[in-house]
Amino acid sequence: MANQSHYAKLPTAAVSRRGPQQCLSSYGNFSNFLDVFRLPMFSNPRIRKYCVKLVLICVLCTVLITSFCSEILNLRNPGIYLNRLVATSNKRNTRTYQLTTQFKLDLLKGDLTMLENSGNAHNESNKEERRLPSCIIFGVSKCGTRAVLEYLKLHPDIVAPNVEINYFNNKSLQARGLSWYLQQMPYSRPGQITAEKSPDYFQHHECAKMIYGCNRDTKLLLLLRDPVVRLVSQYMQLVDKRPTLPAFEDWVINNRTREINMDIPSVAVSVYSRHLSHWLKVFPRRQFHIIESESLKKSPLQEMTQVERFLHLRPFYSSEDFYFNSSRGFYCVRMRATGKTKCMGKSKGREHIAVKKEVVEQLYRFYQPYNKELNDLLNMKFSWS
Ligand SMILES: Nc1ncnc2c1ncn2[C@@H]1O[C@H](COP(=O)(O)OS(=O)(=O)O)[C@@H](OP(=O)(O)O)[C@H]1O
Repeated sequence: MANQSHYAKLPTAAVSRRGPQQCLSSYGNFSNFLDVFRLPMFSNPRIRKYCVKLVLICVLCTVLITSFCSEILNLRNPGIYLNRLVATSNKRNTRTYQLTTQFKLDLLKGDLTMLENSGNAHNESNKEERRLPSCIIFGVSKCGTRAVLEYLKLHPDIVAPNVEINYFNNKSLQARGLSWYLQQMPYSRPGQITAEKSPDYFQHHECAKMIYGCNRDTKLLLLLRDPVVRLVSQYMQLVDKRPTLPAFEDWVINNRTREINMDIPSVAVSVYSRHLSHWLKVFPRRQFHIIESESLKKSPLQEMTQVERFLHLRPFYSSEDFYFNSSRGFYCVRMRATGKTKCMGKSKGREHIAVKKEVVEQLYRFYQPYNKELNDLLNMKFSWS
């Protein structure tokens, strides 16, 4: 009876079609959501108004809470925060640049603590697993860095990824976190050293701090080549990819001043002392081993024996590991286990163009003071300095 009087006010069409009991069950199941508004309480305009307000407030609160939570999650994801921070600094405004460098260092520390807590950071565990590099070939491009990596990989106590990771000079890779970097490393046994080669780290000075932050004991291998020959080598690589590049002489000389154009990044890379001085502010000299490219080309065994000593590896290299490939003009390697031989790919050993004599002389004059600076920095003398 009570039910009947309750539903007596429902629209006659609804009652006549299904009857009160059917209506009740359909409200209960909300099979037709709009039927809810046929409840008697909604016939009161004030209640309807309050309900509409309530719904609007609920929607607003949901939107606010969702965006607040996603903001918190984003802030907790350092990668997203870092990208946002970097995106806000269109130009390399010094303050923002310093801020991001500092921020990246903080991120790195956080990541490292996480990896250390999970026992994955360095070479302490007894298991075969991925380990962060403790040796980095950080430069210089076109100086034989691939050759050294291939020679290093012959040693049973060295493992290394085959590709350049370029983690410390790439913001978007850093945003993936140190664990991403770790995933790029091959598995190693206890006692093996993980090495990495990314020669572009050299001219990206903040890499020094980042690598130090990651492992302050990192051993650094640096290859240096006659700066002018290195520049020509880099030009050959660039022109291979971009045949429209100007002729070498027009590329390196500023059209207006007729001076060597330092704004060309490849020209600046060969100013070794300027870059190395930054690295020497971060790492002590004893953690660097310098290899002269020309000497590596002539006597790989001698150079690799020195690398072996520098890395405190057990003596391994012998003359049977290297053989001179006269058609390539380089020493290639012979794998002991299989006897198979391996030479560098076609992108190494491109024929160099003949540069105009006066431009070559101008380039040597240009690099000369920097070469002197380099000798003083390292207390070394190079065949071309
Ligand atoms: N065995 C050996 N010893 C010394 N040097 C060698 C060796 N093999 C190759 N090369 C020279 O390395 C030059 C390429 O250097 P990189 O491997 O550092 O290039 S890259 O930056 O990775 O592209 C490359 O320079 P170019 O000849 O100008 O192409 C090679 O001359």
